[in-house]
Amino acid sequence: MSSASCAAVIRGVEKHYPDFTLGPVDLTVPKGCIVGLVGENGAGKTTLLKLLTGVNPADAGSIELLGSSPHTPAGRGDLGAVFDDAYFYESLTAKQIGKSMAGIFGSRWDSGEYRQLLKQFGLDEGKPVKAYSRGMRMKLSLATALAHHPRLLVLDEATSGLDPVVRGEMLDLFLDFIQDEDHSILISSHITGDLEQVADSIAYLHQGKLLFQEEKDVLLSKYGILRCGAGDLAALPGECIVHTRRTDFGCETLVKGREEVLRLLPGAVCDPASIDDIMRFTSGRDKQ
Ligand SMILES: Nc1ncnc2c1ncn2[C@@H]1O[C@H](COP(=O)(O)OP(=O)(O)OP(=O)(O)O)[C@@H](O)[C@H]1O
Repeated sequence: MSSASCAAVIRGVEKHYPDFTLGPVDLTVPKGCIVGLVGENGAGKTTLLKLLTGVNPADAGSIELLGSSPHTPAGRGDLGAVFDDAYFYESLTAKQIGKSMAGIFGSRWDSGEYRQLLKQFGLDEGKPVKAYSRGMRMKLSLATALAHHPRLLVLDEATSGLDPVVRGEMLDLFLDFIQDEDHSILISSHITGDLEQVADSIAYLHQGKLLFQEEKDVLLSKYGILRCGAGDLAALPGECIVHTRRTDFGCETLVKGREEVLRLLPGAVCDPASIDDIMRFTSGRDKQ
C-alpha cells in the first residue's frame, strides 16, 4: 500500500524502557479506515500511540503522520488524540477549555462544532471538570479532539468507562467520521466487541511485538475454534493449528483456515473465532 493512501505509516519503530521493549513495529492506518489496536495489559498500545502522536520520541524506526513527521506542526494539526491518562485542569469549565483550545488551534478551532458536540454528549459547558464523571471526561476529551476537524483520530481506550448506550453513540460517531475518505481512526480498546462492530482491520500487539495486522473480515472468517478429540487433530496440517488447549471433554483448538479444517474434518464443530478467542489462544494464556 502506498504511503499516499495512508494516514499513518509506522516502520520498524522501537521504544526501549528499562523493563519493556516495544517493537520493531510496522503498522499502517489506511485513509478512510478504522484500525483497531488490541493487546493485553502492558502490551505496549499506549506506548505505540504516544510515539505515533509525537508525545514521546521513538528510539528507532520511522513514523509518517499524514505525510509529515509527528514532530512537525503540519503532522500534528490534522491529528485529534484522546489518551486515557490525559487530563484537564480540574477547576476549568468545558467552556473555558474550549477558549484555551481556540488559542492553541487558532482558525482551525470550530467553536460552533465544539458547542454542538458538548450538547450532543450531554455535557454542561458551565460545569468544572472536577464535577465530571470519568465517562463525562472522556466525552469532553473527544469533543476537544474533534472540534478542530482532524483528519486522523488516535484514540487510546476512548470508549472505556462509557455506558453501552453512550459507547454505541460514540461508535456511530466514529463511523460518521470516516465517511469522509480522507479521515481515519486508530483506536486501542479492550472492548473487542466494539472493534468487531466498527474496525476495518485489527492490529494485535503482544508483549511489545505486533503479531498481526489484518482485515477484520478476513481475520474473523479465517480463524475458528475447533472442538474435537486429540485423534482428529492429527488429520490437520500443522500450519492450521495455532494453539490447542486440552479440556476434560477433548481438545479446543484455535485453527487457521476454518474452511480447510471443515473440509478435512467434515462434521466437526468449528465455530468462527472472536477477536478475544484469537488473543486468548495466540498469547498462549490458555496453555495448560
Ligand atoms: N515512561 C515509561 N517508563 C518506563 N516504562 C514505561 C513507561 N511507559 C510505559 N512503560 C512500560 O511499557 C509497558 C507497556 O505499557 P503501555 O502503557 O504501553 O501498555 P498498554 O498496552 O497500553 O497497557 P494497558 O492495556 O494496561 O493500558 C509497561 O510495562 C509499562 O510499564
